Amino acid sequence: MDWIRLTKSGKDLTGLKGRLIEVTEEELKNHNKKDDCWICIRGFVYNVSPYMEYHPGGEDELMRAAGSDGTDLFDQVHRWVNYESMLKECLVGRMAVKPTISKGKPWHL
Ligand code: HEM
Repeated sequence: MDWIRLTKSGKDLTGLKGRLIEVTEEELKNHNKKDDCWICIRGFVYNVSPYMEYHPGGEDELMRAAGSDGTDLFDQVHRWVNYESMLKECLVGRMAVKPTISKGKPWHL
């Protein structure tokens, strides 16, 4: 089966049954194996394990971004690739927004 067909087969490609979750850095890092591989691109997290064997650049290249933010690597190699459409069915969710530490006075003072 080719990749496009697999994405249209109705198979659950994230293992989350279509549910979208907020992903923390910690959680992202945990998914760094070939058969459980999440990659973040521009704030969106994808489960790329089902895509692994279809990636034209090979599994090892894809694994360089495993469990991390692959935006820079992705852009260095192929900015033009339409990953959003290709990996639509692999979307796990968004990165959770990190609480920022205020540098000014605490608001209550
Ligand atoms: C996660 C989403 C990714 C998707 C959907 C994706 C998709 C693709 C596609 C469609 C191609 C063929 C491009 C073409 O022939 O013009 C390709 C090639 C390639 N990709 Fe990816 N890729 C992804 C991530 C990455 C990452 C993170 C890396 C590097 C660390 C990478 C490295 C490569 C390389 C080296 C090639 C071969 C380029 C060549 O030989 O011309 N890819 N990828």
